[in-house]
Amino acid sequence: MKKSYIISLDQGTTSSRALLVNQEGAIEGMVQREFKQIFPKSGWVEHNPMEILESQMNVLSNLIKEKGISPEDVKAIGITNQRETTVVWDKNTGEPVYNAIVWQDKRTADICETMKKNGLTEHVRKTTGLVIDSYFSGTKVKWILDNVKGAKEKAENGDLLMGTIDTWLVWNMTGRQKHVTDYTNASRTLIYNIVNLKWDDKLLQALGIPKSMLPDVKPSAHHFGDYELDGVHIPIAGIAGDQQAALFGQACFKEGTAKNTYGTGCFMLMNTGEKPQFSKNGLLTTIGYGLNGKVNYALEGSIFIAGAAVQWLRDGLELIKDAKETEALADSVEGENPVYVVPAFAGLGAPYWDMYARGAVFGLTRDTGKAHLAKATLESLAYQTKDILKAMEDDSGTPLKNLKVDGGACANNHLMQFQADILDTEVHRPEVIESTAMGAAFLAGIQVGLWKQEDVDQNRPMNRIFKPTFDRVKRKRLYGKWQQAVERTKGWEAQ
Ligand SMILES: Nc1ncnc2c1ncn2[C@@H]1O[C@H](COP(=O)(O)OP(=O)(O)O)[C@@H](O)[C@H]1O
Ligand SMILES: O=P(O)(O)OC[C@H](O)CO
Repeated sequence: MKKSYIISLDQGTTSSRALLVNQEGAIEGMVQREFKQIFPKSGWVEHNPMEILESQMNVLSNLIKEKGISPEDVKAIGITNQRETTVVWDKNTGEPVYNAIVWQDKRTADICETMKKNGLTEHVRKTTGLVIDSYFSGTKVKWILDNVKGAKEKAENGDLLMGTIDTWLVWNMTGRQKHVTDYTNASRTLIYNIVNLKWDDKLLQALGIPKSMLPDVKPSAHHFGDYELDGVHIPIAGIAGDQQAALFGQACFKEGTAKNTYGTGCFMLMNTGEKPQFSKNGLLTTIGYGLNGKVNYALEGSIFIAGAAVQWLRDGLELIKDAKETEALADSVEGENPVYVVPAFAGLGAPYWDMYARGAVFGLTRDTGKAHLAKATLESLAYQTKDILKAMEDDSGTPLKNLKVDGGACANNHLMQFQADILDTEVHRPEVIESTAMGAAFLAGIQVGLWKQEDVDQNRPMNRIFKPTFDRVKRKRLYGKWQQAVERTKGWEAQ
């Protein structure tokens, strides 16, 4: 019997991936390619949009070649992407006017300060669900319009388009026909009203962004356009920002269910149902997915640096050759670790929202070695997650039953055990940790009728459940030190 496939394109912060998912929902193949991170100045992070596009198209065609798939057997394409990262391009030439400004980039801190001074904090919170921070797309667009010669005039003439990475990919993949995004990506721009599902005029005006630059916003399962491959039109039928895609891929459909994805950053999302819930504790309100004419909201805790701190051990300090080595190194430390790493390399995200915090290492003594640093780096992912979980439990009023995990760094057993210990909550790791790509595949498959939403929760075998072992006193002591360490990194850049 002929097989049907969905191809999931996962355009992440450090690599582009293409995954082949069969009709049983199993991954049959994956091709991945890393691309260049550009750091022009301290605190600035850029990607070349052309390299993003080429790497994504390259892994797609290599996957098809490698697996010997005929385009007719691909029923749909799902796209998931690093969120907030912003591209502005000329719709006549297709050329970006500037590099993509990445979500981690801090250059727009002063634009954010002006927005705060102009009294927009509460308006932003109530309409977009976000906080004013350089993390989100809106201030990045303003920076490009203000700093690239001729950009403002072109934008006012209607010649420029803006988009998050999904929008950039779809515009190119549909032969420059479709300028679209989905609710989840729009909800990360700082200019989209998540309650009435419209672009927000007041914020567009405050940032000087003409409406003609903006994409149409659609549900996450939707026919966004067609990608033509060897004469076959393949529908692009699912789009979601990567963290929302992981929420969907982990089948967090019930109110109160949550997942945490350990990638470059770490993002915990909890489904809060069909009404937006606003946080008292520095969490974001965001759109989880739009499906079947309804919108589901989520509370989100965003941690900017997680796996990226492990990359820093590898590429910056050259202490390890491979991220995996951190597990054995951390295991080799006997007893409690006196060293704390606060990886505030890109400021601190939730629940602190300090654009001026910078990273620091505490507790060094003469016998500190690389094993302590590796362990402290892994532990920093778990401590940051605890900061978020505390805020989430306080906002939702219910303790989390268990934490569903995924993403590259959740393969690390030392980290997962420490996570369960420091949270005092079970950590559930599924067999397939590619929840992000699976979420996009499911959205696309649901749209073309290959699956139903209930199918997402089928065939999700558990790989391992990590149970907490620390007593209350130990947990409190270790976490207390972490809180002290975080305090000391705050406001560093502004001093
Ligand atoms: N075994 C491991 N232990 C610790 N960190 C890991 C491990 N494997 C991968 N990582 C980290 O996880 C990240 C890769 O995860 P991935 O989900 O592919 O990220 P992204 O989608 O953000 O590019 C990298 O930052 C890497 O340092
Ligand atoms: O590329 P990832 O997986 O680190 O995800 C990045 C996030 O979407 C940023 O908000």
